[in-house]
Amino acid sequence: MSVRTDSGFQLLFPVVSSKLAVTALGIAFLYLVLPYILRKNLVDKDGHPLPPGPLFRYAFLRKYPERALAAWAKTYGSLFSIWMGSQLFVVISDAHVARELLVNHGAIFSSRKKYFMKNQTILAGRAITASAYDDTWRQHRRIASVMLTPKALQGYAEFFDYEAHILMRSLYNESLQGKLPINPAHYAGRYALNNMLSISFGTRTDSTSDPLVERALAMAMEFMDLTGPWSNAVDFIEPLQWLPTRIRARGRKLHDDLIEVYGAMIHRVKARMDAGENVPDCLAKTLIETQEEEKLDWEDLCMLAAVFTLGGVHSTSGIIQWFLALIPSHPEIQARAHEELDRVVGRDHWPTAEDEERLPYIRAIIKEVQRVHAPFWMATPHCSTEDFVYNGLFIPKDTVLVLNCFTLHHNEERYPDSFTFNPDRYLGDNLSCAESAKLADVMQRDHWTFGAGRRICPGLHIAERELWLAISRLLWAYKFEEIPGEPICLDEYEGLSGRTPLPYRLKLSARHDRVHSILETEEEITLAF
Ligand code: HEM
Repeated sequence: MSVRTDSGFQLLFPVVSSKLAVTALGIAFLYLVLPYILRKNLVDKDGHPLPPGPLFRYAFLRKYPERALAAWAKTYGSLFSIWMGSQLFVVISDAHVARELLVNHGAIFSSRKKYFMKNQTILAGRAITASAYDDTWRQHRRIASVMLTPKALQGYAEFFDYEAHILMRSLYNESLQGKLPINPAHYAGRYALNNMLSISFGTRTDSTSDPLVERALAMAMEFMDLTGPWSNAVDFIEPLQWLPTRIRARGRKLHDDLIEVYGAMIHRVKARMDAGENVPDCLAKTLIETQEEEKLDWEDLCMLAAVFTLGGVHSTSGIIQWFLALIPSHPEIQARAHEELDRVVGRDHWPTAEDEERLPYIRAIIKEVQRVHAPFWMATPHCSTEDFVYNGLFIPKDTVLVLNCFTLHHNEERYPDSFTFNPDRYLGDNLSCAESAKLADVMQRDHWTFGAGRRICPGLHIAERELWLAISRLLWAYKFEEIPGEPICLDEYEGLSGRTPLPYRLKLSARHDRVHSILETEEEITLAF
């Protein structure tokens, strides 16, 4: 047997082959991996490019995405694009562009992306907000909207009034008449929850310790945490959707919990109707009565009945909590509000819905809180259903459009000194949010807190009334102060789609003697359920 000794070739060959292999691997890597890292610069058939944007693709953006959006808007302008995995996003940071795309071209920009977490797993394509722009969405929005019109609101007026009374009283009693510091989150949450329970099921929780308060608020918070428009990698990296990840399990659990809790409530309403009881008008009753005619399945019923408590609790209560977080550090604004209330309403009764027109400064405070602390900095993203070219920029079909409310709300031209909490900027604005959203001059719109176009929040009339009753009465009844050594954080927040402040405590004190006697005029009631 002959043994080959090392020749020049043999010595050379491994070197050449490993170099070749490295080069080949490098080319393959660049070819296969770079497209997943770098942005894809699509153009349409006429050569129109995408709106400009960052070079890299992102897997997802988790905490405080509005900060990244504000920085990109400065670099790339009022319409820019970002890739998240394989999904293209176009971000709108200018009022005129928002009007042009979301309102004037609403027929193209009113759908929703089928997010794996929110739309497919938790809401199963239902609950209005998760439906594409199609007949199901039209049908579900029509059915639910009947409960949310200004006319319908008249039917709940007394109820909302009562819940605002209970909110004032709980804060007073639970803080031992102002002797103890109080975290208002639970009470503001219960106020908004009870209002939504009354519209949805004709019921309420009858004490702050009712287990349903804890459970419903936790489900609504879980929803806010799981449904950020770009906080879940699983929404943008498809293979993750097939794996039994923790996040997927959380989404499925929330779906099941919603069916369990709100499904049981529908059953109870139905049982009462079957027993011939006089069930108050509510969404669940309408759904049961029209289920056959409207061809609604069980999941449709549960998700529609759940949507008000998902969309209308942490949003409204969040604004009340932001108001209470802000107001202790603005004693001059409190003093002006107290002066207006004493002068216009007096101390014998507290403000009602009818007093709103006569209290412009209180109205201005509420609008300013909504501007500075909108709960949804990115509204709820819309999705395009056709290719579109705007000002020479290509927006392909299936692009997700994000309304960059944070940047819109800090436009110095519209809101000078925009980072200052200054209700004066709204003095002279006598329009409701719904009226303001329809203004021909979009730069005069109060704010973008309720979104825009055909998907604009259908609950805005209801939310405005709830905010008015709560905030005007809080100001009428109490003075609010920070607790020494416990500064209230206004920069950070909880929730990835809807934001509420980090937990804080504050001190309240009754402003005058009438507060105590008025609070005592109502007792908690239990509604038959
Ligand atoms: C201050 C409180 C509230 C805020 C800030 C708020 C904000 C929003 C926003 C930003 C949207 C998305 C709009 C868009 O896609 O352009 C929305 C949608 C929605 N809101 Fe509200 N909302 C509030 C209260 C409520 C209430 C009280 C209800 C129900 C009674 C409600 C029900 C809904 C529903 C069903 C949708 C989905 C609409 C659709 O996709 O067609 N919201 N809301």
